[in-house]
Amino acid sequence: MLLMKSIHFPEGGSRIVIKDDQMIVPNNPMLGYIEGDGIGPDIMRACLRVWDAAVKEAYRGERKIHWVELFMGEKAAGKYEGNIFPDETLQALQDLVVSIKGPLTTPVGGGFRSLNVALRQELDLYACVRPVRYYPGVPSPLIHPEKVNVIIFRENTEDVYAGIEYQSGSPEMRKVEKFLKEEMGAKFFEDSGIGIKPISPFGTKRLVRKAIKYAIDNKRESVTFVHKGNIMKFTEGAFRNWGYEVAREEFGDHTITEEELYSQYGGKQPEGKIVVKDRIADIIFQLMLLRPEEFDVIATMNLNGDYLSDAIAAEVGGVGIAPGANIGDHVALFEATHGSAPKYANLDKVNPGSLLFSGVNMLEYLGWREAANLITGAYVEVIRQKIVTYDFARQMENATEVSTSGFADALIQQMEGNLDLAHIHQQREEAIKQQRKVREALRVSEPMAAMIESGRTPHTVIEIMSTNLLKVSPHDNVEQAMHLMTENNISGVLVEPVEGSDEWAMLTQKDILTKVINENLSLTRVKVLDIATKPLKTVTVDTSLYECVRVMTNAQIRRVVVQQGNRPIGIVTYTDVFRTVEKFGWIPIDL
Ligand SMILES: NC(=O)C1=CN([C@@H]2O[C@H](COP(=O)(O)OP(=O)(O)OC[C@H]3O[C@@H](n4cnc5c(N)ncnc54)[C@H](OP(=O)(O)O)[C@@H]3O)[C@@H](O)[C@H]2O)C=CC1
Ligand SMILES: O=C(O)CCC(=O)C(=O)O
Ligand SMILES: [Mg+2]
Repeated sequence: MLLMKSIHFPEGGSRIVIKDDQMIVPNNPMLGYIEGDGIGPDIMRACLRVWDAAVKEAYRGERKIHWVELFMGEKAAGKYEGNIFPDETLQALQDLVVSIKGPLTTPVGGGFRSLNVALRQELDLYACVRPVRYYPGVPSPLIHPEKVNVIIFRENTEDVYAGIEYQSGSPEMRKVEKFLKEEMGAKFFEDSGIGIKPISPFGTKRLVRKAIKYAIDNKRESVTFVHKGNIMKFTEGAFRNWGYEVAREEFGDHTITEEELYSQYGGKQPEGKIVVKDRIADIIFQLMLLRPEEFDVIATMNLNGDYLSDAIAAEVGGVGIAPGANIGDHVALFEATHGSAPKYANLDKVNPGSLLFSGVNMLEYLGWREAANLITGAYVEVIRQKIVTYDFARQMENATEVSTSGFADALIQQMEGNLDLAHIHQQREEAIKQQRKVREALRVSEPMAAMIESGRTPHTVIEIMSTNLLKVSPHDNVEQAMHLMTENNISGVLVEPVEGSDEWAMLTQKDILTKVINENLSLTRVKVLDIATKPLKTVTVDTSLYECVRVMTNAQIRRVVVQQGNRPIGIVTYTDVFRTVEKFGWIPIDL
């Protein structure tokens, strides 16, 4: 067995081998998986359970996947002394032949290069294959989402995406600028950052070859080249031309062009022939919305394919359910179409569908159709029951929203034939109660943070006041009050009414400094009641922020107590109002 530093190959697993250009899959294959960053661990954890359950259910123990965890991105840094792109992971991906990965984070506008792009280039996974289809019950903005059924073959190693870029002002950029301007006569603005867009006949043809072969093997209707060749003639235009060349020279028996369809066949598609056509990149976005049924297999370059796959996914549920794979001549690395969605990391919230269906495609790739079909069948049923994650729930009526792991549970129960709806509803209700409690706790302890989260804009004191009121007895001495203020990092405390009265007072740092220290009195002898400020300056809960500032300014105080009846229920300080205005802005009031 292979020996590696941090990768452990499980006992009992066998390797997939390539013999005579064919993949031979044992019944106990070792498959690699990379959790990924952000939401990666949440969705991978859920999906591994579903894939395993499907294999178990479909083959009753005759087949089993032996998972090998591989590391890349943040998790790799912890295992390989900060190295986020370890060589041994690359080696293992190659040796294991078939693997699946979660999303990996890439910083914008600087920082390290995309690990996803680097993986595709290093392993020469030149085709990014992204099928987008509709599953009944999935929410969609289209009237007829069932008409969407395309598979995008996106060139995965070239284009502006390949990262040949020169930063504005860098010596490299200056050199390229000089060459382009002085030797090539190019004209562009000073200090431009420069990106290069290589599109080769080799890169184009091998991608197009894969797309057409897929269309023939799967009896699809057409292959469309998507390009912006009217503007970028020698890159995107050339892609189109080379694409037609492959169709004509290598698949002439199986393909006709769209032009031939009309000129030679009167619009009637001959049996066994695939129509090869092309569309310009901008209009394809409209066409995919208005006439999606006209498109079947799409072959395009790296950047177009990136944009197009997310846009078409949105027509049938969104990126939460859009699967993908990076495929080379032998090695395949399946992956979700979406990214690491950091704001949802570790919340057990997002849709595992994109990774799930990447795994379904992986099972099909292995030839394990029975397990793949089980998952798809269970998926359709669970969606029909309206058991969905948040992203679908917000587009559906009367849906039961479940977590990532809850969705996996529902799929597994469905596959095992015992989907317990009542239990799922009960779990959901408990989760809602729990979320409400968390929101409530935030509203109480950090009203400002809660307000920002809920998107509300505060107008009255009740919305920004602090409710954590610290009180001292009127008979405490000043030293006791000072300790309380210091421990809680506040500059004033409320003083409870003396027996028989309902008059509250306030003791501040200023009271202590001016009325005790300045007078050279003893901290332990002076009682709080003797120096506290009273009567208390108060406002009511519905006092506007403007009015509140006026009260404090006129009374020359820095905090005001919010009172309900005779009871203080909150406190607002200058700082609270200052922070609110800084966060939410200030629209002057018509006085
Ligand atoms: N192959 C890869 O590994 C990829 C990596 N990335 C990287 O991911 C990082 C974040 O990129 P970003 O542009 O925010 O794109 P993401 O795809 O990570 O997230 C954008 C939005 O898509 C929705 N979304 C994403 N995943 C799911 C899911 N599983 N279920 C439901 N909704 C989902 C969410 O929408 P909402 O807010 O509406 O809920 C989310 O906020 C970047 O570093 C980027 O480079 C990006 C793409 C691919
Ligand atoms: O590598 C990345 O961070 C983004 C890649 C991407 O968006 C994609 O491949 O769809
Ligand atoms: Mg993308």
